[in-house]
Amino acid sequence: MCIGVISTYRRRSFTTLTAAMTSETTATIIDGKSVAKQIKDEIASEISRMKETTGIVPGLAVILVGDRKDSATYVRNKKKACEAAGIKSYEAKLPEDSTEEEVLKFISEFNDDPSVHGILVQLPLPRHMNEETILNAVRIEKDVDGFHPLNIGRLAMRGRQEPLFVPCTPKGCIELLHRYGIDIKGKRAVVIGRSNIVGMPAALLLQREDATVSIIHSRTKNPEEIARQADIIISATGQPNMVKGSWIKPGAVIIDVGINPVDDPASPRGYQLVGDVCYEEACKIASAITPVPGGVGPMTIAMLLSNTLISAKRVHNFE
Ligand SMILES: Nc1nc(=O)c2c([nH]1)NC[C@@H]1CN(c3ccc(C(=O)N[C@@H](CCC(=O)O)C(=O)O)cc3)C=[N+]21
Repeated sequence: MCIGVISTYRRRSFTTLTAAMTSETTATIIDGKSVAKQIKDEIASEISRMKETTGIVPGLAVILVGDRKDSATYVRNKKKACEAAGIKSYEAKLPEDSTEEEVLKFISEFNDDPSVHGILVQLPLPRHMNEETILNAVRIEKDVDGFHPLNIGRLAMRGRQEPLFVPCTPKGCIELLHRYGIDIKGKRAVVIGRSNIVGMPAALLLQREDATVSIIHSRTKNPEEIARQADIIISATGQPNMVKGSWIKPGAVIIDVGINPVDDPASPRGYQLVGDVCYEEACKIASAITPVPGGVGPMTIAMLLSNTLISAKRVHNFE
């Protein structure tokens, strides 16, 4: 049974679950980890080809402010992935009580450094800093996170200049759908969550892929009813097990972006990672679903490497 199940949903989802169980459907597990590995291998071989013919080494700079444990873990994982792919990583670590000016100084140095092709400012920043000011300072040609307002604005407009980079997590979601041969065109897609870094850009990307898109957020009335119309759900709320089986149309495809730690004294780390979607219920109703961990998370890192390679190729006109 899912953690945090609200009692009014419990009865209904149980009915759905029982019905689905008797028909013995089991969703395809969308293996983000192995797709990410495949993509990382493709990137590594392209980078080695680029190195051989041009001597150019792609570079990614990461700026980490403060000492959040989760941020330190992500940054370490990114660094490892870069090394494995042949990307040189640069790192600036600043204390929690740094000033905005100090962060901006590092950004400016990386902006001017020709061996750095991508700059990532690890989020969230400490509360006393203005995220907008800092993200706006990254040169758009090095904005491998795709968080600069100009890149996001270009994503929202069609028939104009294309964004230089697409945000990694939403890009990874679409890539998973493509690699599993899941049609998006003309489909009804529902995005749960409207964050600047995942929900909004995911909705824009789905729309660019010719889906009909709705966004559910914290003020949506009857979210369940809207979610149930979806052929494709992308959930990015950060609420563990919020999406119950009763929210899912039989046969829908579920991309679960949530990576939520839930206390679990029995596991070695003291917590367990769960998605936004109640997995045990969903996998009996959906036709395909991403697990957590091992779904969207590894794809985010693969897309970061991909964006860094795109940037290096663009600077040096390498095809
Ligand atoms: N500027 C910026 N860009 C980001 O892309 C960014 C960020 N800030 N801040 C934090 C979030 C979070 N994030 C993750 C990436 C990979 C996994 C990942 O690979 N997770 C593994 C699980 C790892 C584990 O077991 O702990 C998985 O889902 O399988 C998770 C989280 C990137 N973020």
